[in-house]
Amino acid sequence: EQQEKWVPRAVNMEIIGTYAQTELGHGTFLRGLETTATYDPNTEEFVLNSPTLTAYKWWPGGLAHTANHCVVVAQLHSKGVNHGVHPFIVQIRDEDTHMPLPGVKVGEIGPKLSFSTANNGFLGFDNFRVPRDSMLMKNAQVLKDGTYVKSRLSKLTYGTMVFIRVMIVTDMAYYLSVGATIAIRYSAVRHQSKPKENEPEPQILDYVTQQHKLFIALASSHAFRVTGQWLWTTFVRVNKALTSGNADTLPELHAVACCLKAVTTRDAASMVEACRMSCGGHGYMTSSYLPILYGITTAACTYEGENTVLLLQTARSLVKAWQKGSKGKPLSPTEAYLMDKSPVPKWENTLDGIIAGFRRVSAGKVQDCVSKIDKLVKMGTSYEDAWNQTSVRLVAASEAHSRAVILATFRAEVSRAAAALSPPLARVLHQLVHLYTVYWALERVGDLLLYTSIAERDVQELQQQYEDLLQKIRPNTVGLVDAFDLRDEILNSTLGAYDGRVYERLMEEALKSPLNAEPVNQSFHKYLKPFMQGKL
Ligand SMILES: CCCCCCCCC/C=C/C(=O)SCCNC(=O)CCNC(=O)[C@H](O)C(C)(C)COP(=O)(O)OP(=O)(O)OC[C@H]1O[C@@H](n2cnc3c(N)ncnc32)[C@H](O)[C@@H]1OP(=O)(O)O
Ligand SMILES: Cc1cc2nc3c(=O)[nH]c(=O)nc-3n(C[C@H](O)[C@H](O)[C@H](O)COP(=O)(O)OP(=O)(O)OC[C@H]3O[C@@H](n4cnc5c(N)ncnc54)[C@H](O)[C@@H]3O)c2cc1C
Repeated sequence: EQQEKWVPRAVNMEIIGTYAQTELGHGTFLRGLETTATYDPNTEEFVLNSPTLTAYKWWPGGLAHTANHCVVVAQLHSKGVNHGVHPFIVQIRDEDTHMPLPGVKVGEIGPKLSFSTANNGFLGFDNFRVPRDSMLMKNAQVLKDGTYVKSRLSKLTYGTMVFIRVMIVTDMAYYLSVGATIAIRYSAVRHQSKPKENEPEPQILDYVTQQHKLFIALASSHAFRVTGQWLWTTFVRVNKALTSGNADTLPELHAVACCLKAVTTRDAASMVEACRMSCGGHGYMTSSYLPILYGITTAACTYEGENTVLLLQTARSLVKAWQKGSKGKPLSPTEAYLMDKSPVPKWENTLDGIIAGFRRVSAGKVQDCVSKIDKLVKMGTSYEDAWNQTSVRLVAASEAHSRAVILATFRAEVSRAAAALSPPLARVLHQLVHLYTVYWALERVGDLLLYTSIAERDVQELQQQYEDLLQKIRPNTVGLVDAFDLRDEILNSTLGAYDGRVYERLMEEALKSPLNAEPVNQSFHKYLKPFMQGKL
């Protein structure tokens, strides 16, 4: 009945909430969170407390001045036992006056790189009492007398984060579509330099280096949208199994959600920055929207699980899978390729050849990590230290695994959908799949040389394939970003507007600056003039 009590009020915006988990002292290590929720059986209440400064919640979006409730993640104490972190739904402000309730200290954390509208806040409790039913009891419960009833699966507490990580992959597809639309439209309007003296300045979109910077962002948007859809379908299937008490597929979902969230956010942030830089000075204008878009995508590398930590979570799963597979036990579908012990085949410069190559790289890296850890442990190093000393390689193995998943999913989904598409559209989408696959083969050619039978002439041929693809995609580039159908109000960009009037829009925005309200700014009289007269 907790859902009956809270969900309708949240849906009709009677309560405005946020997710208050991260503290000043801990964001990654959840078992180290310091906020306490101590059960008092005499009053059937939990007493929330922030025992230290580092226990203060810090970062939750909307917490500073917007939310009047929040889900607080705290260490649950009952009958003198700490049962670990659990979620509580807590009112923190009066619903009429919006004043913070007595015992609640809340406020704004200050300026950030971007996300300026997120109203991120801090929250401290001073022995703040909440009723027993504030504890969200879907998984674990505390009875009236304080008896703790444990969840059938402790990690279900972490379920919210899996859900958001799954959603973030699709978010990155959207942000890349925005960045690619702005930068490609601008590159079609911008003319610069004179490679041929007797011809007009060309569109910068005709420079192959510009195409190299931008087309991967366009292709990645489609790759992440398709992968995000696959991941969402997987999430729905796992969640359905969970509701019927079957948690067997949760570990695989957690592992694949971690590495896909990490790789797609890192790619999105670096590719949005490439979009910004490909627009020269105007890309550095806030009015282009690209700096803001960069701030949003780079934040995603940190929130909902810092990327390195998540890649190490996937690595933990890959190492366990390797150990399980080596004992002949079955592996999850996404990790089954790790046990492919067939001899390394002759390299093929095809999509299937490259995808198989990335699986070989991932399996090879996982095997190397397992060997290194085993060797260190045999020499007397603790497993934890051996893990840490191998962690750079573990992260690389996780990335290779993630890339193999994205490549295979992108190719399979486009091939499946192509049958229902017009031949010209199918051809263009296949070109994007081809570009994406060859781009990453060239980016990770070192790994392919280490773990597959790719030879120098194959690499030369891949480079030529890549350059041919840039040429083939060029005529459809503007049409491909127009197909994202992003309205000017959404793009919010002087460089990306549909009508291409970039210079007029840049000047219109500049003239809106309050500094242009008067020809001589007061700073001249207050500072410059006295300085020039030697009076400062
Ligand atoms: C729409 C878009 C909006 C986009 C708009 C969003 C705006 C920004 C909003 C941002 C909000 C936030 O950032 S909210 C705060 C986000 N914070 C985080 O994500 C915290 C990240 N930290 C963690 O998740 C944890 O501390 C973690 C790193 C996993 C370590 O936890 P533990 O130490 O307890 O666990 P470990 O010892 O590593 O592992 C123990 C076992 O638990 C499993 N395990 C760990 N986490 C699991 C999980 N989530 N689900 C299942 N299983 C899990 C592991 O696989 C292990 O399994 P075995 O191997 O079988 O033992
Ligand atoms: C824009 C934004 C919005 C946010 N919104 C929310 C929100 O709404 N609610 C909320 O609860 N939180 C929110 N957060 C907080 C976010 O979840 C945390 O910042 C994130 O989980 C990382 O934790 P941390 O900041 O403590 O970094 P740390 O974990 O301290 O990471 C710092 C460094 O330590 C490294 N590190 C940490 N642990 C390990 C390890 N085991 N192995 C190897 N390296 C390690 C990391 O890789 C990283 O390089 C938000 C953050 C941002 C930036």
